[in-house]
Amino acid sequence: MSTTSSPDIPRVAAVIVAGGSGRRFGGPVRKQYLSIGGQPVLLRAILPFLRHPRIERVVVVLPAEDVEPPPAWLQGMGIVLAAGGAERGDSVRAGLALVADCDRVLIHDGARPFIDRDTIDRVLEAEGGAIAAVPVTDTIKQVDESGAITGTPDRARLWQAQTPQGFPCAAILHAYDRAAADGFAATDDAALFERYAGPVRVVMGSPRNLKVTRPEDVAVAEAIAAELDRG
Ligand SMILES: Nc1ccn([C@@H]2O[C@H](COP(=O)(O)OP(=O)(O)OP(=O)(O)O)[C@@H](O)[C@H]2O)c(=O)n1
Ligand SMILES: C[C@](O)(CO)[C@H](O)COP(=O)(O)O
Repeated sequence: MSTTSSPDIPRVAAVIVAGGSGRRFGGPVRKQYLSIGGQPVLLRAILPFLRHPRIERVVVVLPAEDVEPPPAWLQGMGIVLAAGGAERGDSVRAGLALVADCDRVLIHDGARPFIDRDTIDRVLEAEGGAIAAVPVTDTIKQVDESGAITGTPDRARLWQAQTPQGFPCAAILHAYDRAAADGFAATDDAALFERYAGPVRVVMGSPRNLKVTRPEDVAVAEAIAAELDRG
């Protein structure tokens, strides 16, 4: 992270959340540590931020039991470690506490190993709240508890949220504080920002920006890694 600090250049940080237990993934190895194409998922997710010239601090949030000592391959990389919490939002908040002095923060899932520089740039350069997302390609159905279809939203207006999700630091911290006070939680950071801080826009993400969630995702991840590592 070789960044030039200047009063008129926004200070940018990244918070990579990898504090989850991977219930849907299962198996003996936490999915964020799983080797894909010879590299841990989390290392692949971290490196593009660590190598970005505009990002001056990278905070990685791990399961509390993995912080001291962290996995050997995480040591000596110049990253700041934090202990995660019970839910994703708790882990995000733990990471945000370590970037309060920055101007903009990009929050990224450690389970998304194939984040590309162009997507990071789009989220970083946006004003205000901005998230990586892709237009949905399947028709989405709204269903009730019995599985009966209750609606078919207009697909033209539907995008699938990814990460990174970027925000002004002070505003996202405020949103998380307000959400904690209200007992409000959501599955992504943008939902809190929309509710407590202001509008969020989508910027184009990538179909390769897969979140490793279930065992079936491994074969897809291996294929993407093979394609990307071939260069
Ligand atoms: N308490 C948590 C829960 C999730 N995450 C992180 O948030 C990202 C997206 O979460 P998800 O894919 O749901 O991971 P898990 O919560 O580990 O998976 P599951 O829901 O299947 O348990 C992952 O990088 C995960 O490590 C986190 O830092 N802290
Ligand atoms: C933040 C996110 O990756 C956007 O799609 C997603 O909401 C995370 O969900 P998870 O259940 O915590 O994996």
